[in-house]
Amino acid sequence: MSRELNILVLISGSGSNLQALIDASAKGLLGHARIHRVISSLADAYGLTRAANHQIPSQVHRLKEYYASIPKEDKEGRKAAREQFNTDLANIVVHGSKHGSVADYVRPDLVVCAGWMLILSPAFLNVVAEVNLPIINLHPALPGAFDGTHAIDRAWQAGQDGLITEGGVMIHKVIVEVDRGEPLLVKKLDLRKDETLEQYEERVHSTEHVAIVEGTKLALDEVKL
Ligand SMILES: Nc1nc2c(c(=O)[nH]1)N[C@@H](CN(C=O)c1ccc(C(=O)N[C@@H](CCC(=O)O)C(=O)O)cc1)CN2
Ligand SMILES: NCC(=O)N[C@@H]1O[C@H](COP(=O)([O-])[O-])[C@@H](O)[C@H]1O
Repeated sequence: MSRELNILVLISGSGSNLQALIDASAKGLLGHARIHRVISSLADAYGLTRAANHQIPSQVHRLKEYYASIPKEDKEGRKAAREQFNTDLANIVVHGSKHGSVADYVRPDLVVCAGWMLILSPAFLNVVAEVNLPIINLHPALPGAFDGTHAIDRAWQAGQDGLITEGGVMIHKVIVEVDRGEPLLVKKLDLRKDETLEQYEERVHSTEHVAIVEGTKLALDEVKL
C-alpha cells in the first residue's frame, strides 16, 4: 500500500485551478494524493476561501509585508527584502515555519504553482531543490511563447494580428528561468480571428482546469519512481 502523497499549492487569486485539484482529489483522480496545504501571496485571494471550504490549512505569505518599511527608491533594500521573502517561503514549505522545523509538520511531496504570481528566486528554489522537492507551474501559453504575465491577452492579440495561429496551456517544471522549465504537458488551442478575448480566455481556463489535474498526476508519477 503506497503512502498518501501531499501536495502544497501556491496561489495568488481566484483559485479555480486549486478548485480543480480539490475536486479531482475528492473524486480519487489523484490516487493517494491530497491537497494538504495552500499558501497565497495575497490576503484577499478567493482561493483561500476555497481551501477553507474543504478544511485545507492555508496561510498568506505577502511580499508587501517585507517591503513595508523600505522606500521604493531603496532598490538594494527591496532586493534584500525580496530574498528574505523567498528564503522564508522556502522554510515555510520545507519545514513548516520561517523560523525552522515544526514538530509533526508534513513536508509536501510536490509543490504546484496554480496562479502564483511571483517570480521565485534561487533563495527559494535552491532550498527546495536540496530536499528534492519538485515544483510545477501552470502557464497559459505554449513553451517559449509568452513567458511571464498576461500571456492569455498577448497570445490572443498575436492571433488577431495574424502572427500566430495557435495558443495553449502548459504544465512545466519550475526552474530559475521563468516559464522555461521542462514541459510536462502541453495542450494546444487554435486561435480564431472571429473570437473575442473573453471567448478565448474561457477556452483557456477550461483547458487549464483539465491540464492542472493531468499535469499534477504526471508529476506525482515521477515522485513515486
Ligand atoms: N523562477 C520561477 N518563478 C516562477 C515561475 C517560473 O517558471 N520560474 N513561474 C511563475 C508563474 N508565472 C507564469 O506562469 C509568472 C508569474 C508572475 C511573473 C511576474 O513577472 N511577476 C512579477 C510581479 C507581477 C505582478 O505583480 O503583476 C514579480 O514577481 O515581480 C512571471 C511569471 C511563478 N514563478
Ligand atoms: N504566469 C502565470 C499565470 O498567468 N497564471 C494564470 O493565473 C490564473 C490563475 O487562475 P486561478 O487563480 O483561478 O487558478 C490562470 O489563468 C493561470 O494560467
